Amino acid sequence: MIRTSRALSSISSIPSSTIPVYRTVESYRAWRRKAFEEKKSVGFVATMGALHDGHLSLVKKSLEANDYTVLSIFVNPAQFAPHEDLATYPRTLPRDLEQLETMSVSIPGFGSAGPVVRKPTAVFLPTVSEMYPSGISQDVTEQKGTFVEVKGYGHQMEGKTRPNFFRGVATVVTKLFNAVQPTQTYFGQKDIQQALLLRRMTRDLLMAHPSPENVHIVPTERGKSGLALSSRNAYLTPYEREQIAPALSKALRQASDMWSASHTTAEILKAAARVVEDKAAQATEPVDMRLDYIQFNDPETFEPLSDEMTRSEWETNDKDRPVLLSGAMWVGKTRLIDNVVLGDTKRLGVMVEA
Ligand SMILES: Nc1ncnc2c1ncn2[C@@H]1O[C@H](COP(=O)(O)OP(=O)(O)OP(=O)(O)O)[C@@H](O)[C@H]1O
Ligand SMILES: CC(C)(CO)[C@@H](O)C(=O)[O-]
Ligand code: BAL
Repeated sequence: MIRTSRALSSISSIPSSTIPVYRTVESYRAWRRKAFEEKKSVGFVATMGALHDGHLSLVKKSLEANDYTVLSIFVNPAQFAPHEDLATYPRTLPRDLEQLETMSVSIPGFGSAGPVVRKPTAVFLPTVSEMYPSGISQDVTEQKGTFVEVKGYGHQMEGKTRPNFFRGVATVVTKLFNAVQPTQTYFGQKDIQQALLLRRMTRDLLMAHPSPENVHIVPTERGKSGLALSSRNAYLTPYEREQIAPALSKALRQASDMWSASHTTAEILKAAARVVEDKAAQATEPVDMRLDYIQFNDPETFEPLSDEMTRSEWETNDKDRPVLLSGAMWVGKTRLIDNVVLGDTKRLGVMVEA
C-alpha cells in the first residue's frame, strides 16, 4: 500500500478523511509514480461531487477491477454556460468523503490467499486555478488557452441545448486524464452522449491512460419511481422529485415499448410528449414542467433517426446496432436528463448490471 499521509498535511479547509485528498497535480503525481512502479492498476471516476448511489456504482465497478481507485471532485466552470447553475451547483464535500470512507469490496484471493478488501484509495480535489493555469471564463468568446473539441459530435442531443457543454467536458476530462493517468475509467450511462464522446476523444487523441477500450460505461442507477439519480435532483421539492420528475423515465419506457412494437419514431415521440403533458395537467401542486426533447439517435453519429424510421426497418439495415432513445425535461429551473439504449447495450460497451 502506498503511504500518502503527507497529501493531507497542508490542507486546512478540507474535512479530515481517512482517504488521502490531493489538491495539486504535483502531490497526486508523486503518489501515481509509485503506483506505476508497483505495477498497480488505477481505476478512475470523474465527478462534480454531491455524491449519490449512481456515483458509488461507478466507484464499485472500479474497486472490483483495479488495485487502486481514484475519484475526482471538481465542479468544472468551462462546462456551464454563463446563464447556468455553476454558483448553486450542490457542493457536499464532508458527506462525499464520508460516503467514500464507508465503501469497500471484497475480492476473492487466489490459492491459499484470503480475500482482499479494497477501498477508494485517493480523492483528487483540484482548485480551479490548478486545472486552468491560463484562467477560465464561462464566456467562450473570452476564453484563452487550450481547449479540446470533439468536432461533429457535440452539437446534437445535449449539445443542441448546451452548445459549449461538450467542449468544456472534453477539455476538463483531458486534463483529468493527464493528471490522474488512469488504467481504466468509468462513466455513467445517464450521460450517454458524454461517455461515448469521451471514448471517441481517447481514440482520436491516441490516449494511453486510459486507452479507448478502458473507457467503461456503467448502467444508470434509479430510484424506486424510475427517476435517474442525479446531483441536480437535490434542487427539486419532494413533490417534484416523487411525482413530477419520474415522468421523463416513464415517457422513455413507453417510447421503448412502442419502438419494440415497431411504431414510427414520429408516432412514438408524439405519444412520449403526451406523457409529460398529462403529468403536468394532473399535477395537484403548482408545477412548471416542460419537455426539452425526446429523440432517437444513431449511437455512432448522434444524428436523429428519420420520422418514418421503425425498429423493423432499422434492424433490416443493421441488425444488431443499438439506438439511443434519450430525453431532457425542465422542472422549474432544473434540467433533468435520461436515456434508454434500445437493442444490444453491450455493443455500446455498457457494462452489465451487477
Ligand atoms: N444515476 C446514475 N447512474 C450511474 N451513473 C451516474 C448516475 N448519475 C451520474 N452518474 C455518472 O457519474 C459521473 C459524474 O457525474 P456528475 O458528478 O455530473 O453527477 P450527476 O448526478 O450526473 O450530476 P448532474 O445532476 O449535474 O447531472 C458521470 O459519469 C455520470 O454519468
Ligand atoms: C465528466 C465530468 C466530471 C466532467 O466535469 C462531468 O461532466 C460529470 O460529472 O458528468
Ligand atoms: N453530469 C453532467 C454534468 C453537467 O450537466 O454539467
